[in-house]
Amino acid sequence: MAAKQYLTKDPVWIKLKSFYETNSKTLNMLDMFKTDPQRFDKFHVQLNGKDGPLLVDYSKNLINDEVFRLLMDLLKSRQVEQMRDAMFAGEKINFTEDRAVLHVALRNRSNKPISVNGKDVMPDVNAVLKHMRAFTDQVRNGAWKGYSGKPITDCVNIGIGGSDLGPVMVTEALKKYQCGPTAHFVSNVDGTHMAETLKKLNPETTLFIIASKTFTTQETITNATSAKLWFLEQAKDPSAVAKHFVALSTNGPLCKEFGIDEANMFEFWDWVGGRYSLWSAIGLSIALMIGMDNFEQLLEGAHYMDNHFKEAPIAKNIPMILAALGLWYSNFYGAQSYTILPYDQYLHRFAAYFQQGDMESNGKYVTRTGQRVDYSTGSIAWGEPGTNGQHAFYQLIHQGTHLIPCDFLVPAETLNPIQNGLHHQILLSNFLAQTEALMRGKTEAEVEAELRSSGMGDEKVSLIKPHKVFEGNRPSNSIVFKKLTPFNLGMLVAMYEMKIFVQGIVWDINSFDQWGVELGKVLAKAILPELSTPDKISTHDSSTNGLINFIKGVK
Ligand SMILES: O=P(O)(O)OC[C@H]1O[C@H](O)[C@H](O)[C@@H](O)[C@@H]1O
Repeated sequence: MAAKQYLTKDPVWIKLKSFYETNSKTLNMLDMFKTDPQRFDKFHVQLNGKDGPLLVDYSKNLINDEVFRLLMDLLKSRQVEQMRDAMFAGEKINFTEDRAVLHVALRNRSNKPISVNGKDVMPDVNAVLKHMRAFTDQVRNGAWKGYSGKPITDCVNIGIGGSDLGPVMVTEALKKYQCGPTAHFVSNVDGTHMAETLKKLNPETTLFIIASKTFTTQETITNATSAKLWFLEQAKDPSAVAKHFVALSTNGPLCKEFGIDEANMFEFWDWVGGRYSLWSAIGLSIALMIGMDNFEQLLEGAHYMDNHFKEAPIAKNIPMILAALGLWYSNFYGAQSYTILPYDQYLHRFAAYFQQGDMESNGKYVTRTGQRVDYSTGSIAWGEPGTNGQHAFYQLIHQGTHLIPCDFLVPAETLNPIQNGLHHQILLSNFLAQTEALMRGKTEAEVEAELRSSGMGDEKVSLIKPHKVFEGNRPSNSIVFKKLTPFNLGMLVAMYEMKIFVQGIVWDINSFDQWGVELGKVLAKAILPELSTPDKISTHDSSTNGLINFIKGVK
């Protein structure tokens, strides 16, 4: 691959900057819709997946033909396509950990060989899927029995970060497809999380899934140990553990050391990043709850998006376009965050999931060659389902001082058409109204006419008017899919994963390591013994000492 210029020295970047400086104040979406009847046709992409169409409408953005062309040129100039191909080919693009980045292999339903270090990984991937199928089928059909001979009714996934967020998000999103045990999740080392979860469970019918890529994560090992103690308190016999504890990990020896039967270990590999691992054995709780056929549908949907990402030309490529729009706002307009707003209650953990997906991937200030960037990276991702968000934080999006681009995620059909679908019609009308309101705003003249028609006098009108004006011209993407199915969810998750990948390449950072979470872990280990000594602590700064001594004093 040819060496790249530093991002802000790239001629396309410079052109975008100058375009922004000259034209950004006059780029008005409403005007552009008026003057260009083709705008929607031009600025949307539709895919036709197995479970119905996906429409990505990006016409309500602060772009015209020229910006769009320049943004696409930027992706070309930053060699996004070459890096994408390198990832799919199993090259070790995660160079700080000397690892390939191959979550795409986990959902490579074509089964075409993908090699790491000259070895095709697909046979191993397929063997674990087969193991997951055999195990989840047995648990779901009751053939797998607990120590007292009863079938499993509940499973508890004990993991954190990438070993928790994906399964939580997906089991919530696909609750409607449940045909196996109910999935529970314990992630926080706060004993409350474990205690409150165990309260609801019967050890005879509960399966614990210890999910940890490294099997060294303090929170997970502590929680797993507590679960085992709770279980043994009632089961008494240590040989019963094999029927109630399984592990998902890349670290066989440590699983064994913990006492997990080798037959109950589900393997994955170092080329699966934690935050991209829901497609691996880490998805076992998903497969247990919705069945392996549905889990494989999730993989199919992601594979469908992977193929689109690999094959569609840049200007018709959904992850590329979404990434480019995000860069436009983040690097030129100075937007620090964006929202993910699912108009689907089942997707209520979707934004939380992509907080790790995006911020742990792209929250880096050093380029791949070790320079400190002089541009912003890593957008802050946040959001809540609509319409709840409307009654909470949309005020700031509409009338606040920050530019916050919004992604609306919407199923055209609901899985719960109560009152003859009335709820969904109301939900849809709210989504449509929000994107329109963000763009259109409300002019002074409109506000004035409204106030006057209510009989308000001059003085009151001038007092109230500025507060009711909306500047408008605020951007959004509308991502509409037929309905929430395992396939469509897989497609949407892969879409964001690839968007994040593209942004990382343009920013020239390594989106696949996470050194930034290490320091806190190390310091916590040093502090832990200090909390149990009777001595006054004086080894830190006065704030940290003061806090430790206060906590010890009040206990
Ligand atoms: O799966 P584990 O090895 O237990 O790791 C769990 C999580 O811990 C770390 O702190 C990382 O920041 C995450 O990327 C990871 O997903």
